[in-house]
Amino acid sequence: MAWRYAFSISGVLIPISLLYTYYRYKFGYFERRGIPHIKADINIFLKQPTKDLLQSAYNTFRNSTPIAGVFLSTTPVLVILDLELVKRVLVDDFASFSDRLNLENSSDLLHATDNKQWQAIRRKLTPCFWSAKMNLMFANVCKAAENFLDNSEEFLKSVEVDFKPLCTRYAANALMRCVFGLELDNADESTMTLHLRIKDLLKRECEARLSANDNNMLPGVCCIKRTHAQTVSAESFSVELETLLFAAVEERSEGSPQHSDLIQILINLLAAEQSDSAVVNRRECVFQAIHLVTQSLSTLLSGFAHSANILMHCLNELARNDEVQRALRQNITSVLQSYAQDFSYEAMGHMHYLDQVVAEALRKHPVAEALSRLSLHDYHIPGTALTIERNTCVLVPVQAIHYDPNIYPVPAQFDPSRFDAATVMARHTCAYLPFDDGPRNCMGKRLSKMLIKVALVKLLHVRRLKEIARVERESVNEENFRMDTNEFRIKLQSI
Ligand code: HEM
Repeated sequence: MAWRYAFSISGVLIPISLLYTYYRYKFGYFERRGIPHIKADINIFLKQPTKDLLQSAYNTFRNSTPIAGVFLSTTPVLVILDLELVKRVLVDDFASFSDRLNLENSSDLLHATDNKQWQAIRRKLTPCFWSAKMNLMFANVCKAAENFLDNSEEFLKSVEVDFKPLCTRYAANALMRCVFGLELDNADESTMTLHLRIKDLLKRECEARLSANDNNMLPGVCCIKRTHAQTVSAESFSVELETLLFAAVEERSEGSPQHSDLIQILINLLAAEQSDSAVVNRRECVFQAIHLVTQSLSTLLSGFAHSANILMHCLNELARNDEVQRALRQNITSVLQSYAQDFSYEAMGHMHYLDQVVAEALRKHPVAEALSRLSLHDYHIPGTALTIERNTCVLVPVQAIHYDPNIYPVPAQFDPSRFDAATVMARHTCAYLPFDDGPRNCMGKRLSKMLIKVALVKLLHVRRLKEIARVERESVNEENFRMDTNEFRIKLQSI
């Protein structure tokens, strides 16, 4: 009998002690390497939010060391605290950190870990987002913004407006127009033509993604916010869409007027690439362009969702800060006057205060709490005895940097003057990272800023935004800097 007890006790004790030794060794990772770190505790198993961990590492070690260790679940991760080192990782020594941490099995080529795949697709897509191409897409965005304004009209008599569905719809419209050249708002629903089938397919996917909960955001993959169900459907969705789009673009005969959507820009760029070598095969260009776009669809969809989100934050901040709103309207009106009321891409470029307002909204509400990179080999940190080992995940704590009172005094305050030219010049370039930085920065940066700015100009030119009740705003902000949806309830008035 006694041996039975002894056997069952040791049957429990041995696995426990093995597990204990394993975790002791695992959690001793930073200790063994002499790296300051937040000790692993019970919170690891309770899934402490990443942003709290990063904030805690930032607050504790910011002034004493360039890197600090934290455990995300049981994985040791390095948080970069020194802005010079941030610059090295994202920009100067990019070759040593060119991959992102692949936290899901992404079917989106732009987020695939294979560097060669990423380079190929990035090289082809980047020119589509250059300034000259934005100029082409400007008219598309303006049309979507006019619908946005029309849709908001009915709210003039309302006591308050919930801007979330309005902004979401605007972003979806702009996406349809800018990327696929399709009209979402004015198409005739009664006939199920090819275009309408595409529209229907995209609309469902768009709405699902745009309304997806922000909280499932993973560090460093901010442009892929989606639920599990959406991930499962992604593959078949892309195949179906690719077939439909191919037929739709083939319908555009060669002699027909040039479209100014992303697919058309890509087709033209691919054709120009081919024209040197051989006879241009248009069908091949069309096929390649559509394939590239559908393979990056996840990024495109969530990129537009981010734009809607930042637009909502801008409207909310403007409603709360009457002075800023007045200054912005003044800026818009005076520039439009100097352009004889002709709102063009060029005119928008002269609205400097508008630029500052959007920049400050992106600082206060960064879509990525952190940016992630993977070290491709052992990396010695210059001027220190520290080394980042090969295959270690490093995180740049964007939110903690954007809320550092030494960089941005009174960080919770919405103050666009932080982005006037002289103040920006005086700041470290990596103190502001809403769109990442270096060769892997956000490709849609110009497009998303254009989207947000156009909607603001159209709306503020004719409407005044008034704040409705403050729903537990301060406490929400102090704790996690994210806003409750109630905060997007604003009253709209005629000027
Ligand atoms: C306000 C809106 C947006 C914000 C704040 C934003 C921010 C970002 C950030 C922080 C990253 C880096 C992600 C990471 O580190 O994992 C990123 C990547 C990317 N974004 Fe955006 N984005 C926005 C809108 C868009 C739009 C509209 C598009 C496309 C039209 C877009 C296309 C991309 C692409 C293609 C990448 C991947 C770049 C690469 O890995 O080479 N983004 N974005």
